[in-house]
Amino acid sequence: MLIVECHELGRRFGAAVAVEGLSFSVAEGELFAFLGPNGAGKTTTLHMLTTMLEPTSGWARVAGFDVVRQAPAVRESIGVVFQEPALDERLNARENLEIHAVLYGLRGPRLKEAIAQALEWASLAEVAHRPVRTFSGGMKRRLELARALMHTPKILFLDEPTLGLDPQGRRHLWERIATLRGQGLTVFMTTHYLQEAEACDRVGIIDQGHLIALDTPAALKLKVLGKAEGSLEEVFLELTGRKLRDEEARPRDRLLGFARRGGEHTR
Ligand SMILES: Nc1ncnc2c1ncn2[C@@H]1O[C@H](COP(=O)(O)OP(=O)(O)OP(=O)(O)O)[C@@H](O)[C@H]1O
Repeated sequence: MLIVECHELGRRFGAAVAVEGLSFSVAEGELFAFLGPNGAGKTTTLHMLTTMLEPTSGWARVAGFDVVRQAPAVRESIGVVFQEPALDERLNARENLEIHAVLYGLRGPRLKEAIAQALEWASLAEVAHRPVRTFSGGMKRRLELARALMHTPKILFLDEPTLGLDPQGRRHLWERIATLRGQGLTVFMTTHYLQEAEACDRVGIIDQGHLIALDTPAALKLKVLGKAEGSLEEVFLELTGRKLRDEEARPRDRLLGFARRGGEHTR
């Protein structure tokens, strides 16, 4: 079954085209990655698929529901972690989870059990009472992920999930993703880490709002480089060019550039 279907999906901001003519699908159970340079349209696409932003052309269905006409049904079927933390910093970890679970209709013993499971999953049971503002970036990310899974979504959307995580945090996250996939969850992520994209079933490369390639990492290498060896980084640079997209890089872009060169940072 196809869990994501897009047809000629597009989004304009005034005269500017952020995404245009996107047509692709994702099968249930896939680990799917969207790769692209800064400003390529990855987040805009994710926002449309998660009902945060209405498309200005084309259509998309997620879990069988239209993202515009059946937005509430889409929201019930998905878990989402965006780039910017969306936790209430004044509340503790348990309270943040509780608000989400109640919004999704969990009550009584099921609510208690879901919170306990989420805290355990995120390795945060011991600090459940601490206000989230005292958490590190990695702890917040784990909490957000655990929260996104509380209502047992069919598909998890992750916007650069490992940005800002240290190697331990990344590893923890990938172990969790592997477990979830074993349970049949579909994962749709955007990433700048080409190494992470290598681990995905299929990779879509988006540039200047257009999907320019979509296949398994092995098939992309064969098609673009003419050989099965080589790295996705070579594929990526071959397809998207080597020029910097923003000559005047914004702080976040500089950070991404740093991370791409193998650097680590803390929030
Ligand atoms: N609200 C908005 N108003 C105007 N332009 C926007 C808006 N949101 C995004 N854009 C533009 O749309 C284009 C795509 O942006 P988007 O954030 O989707 O790219 P991205 O691939 O996620 O980039 P990054 O890797 O930097 O996160 C960019 O040119 C961006 O400036």
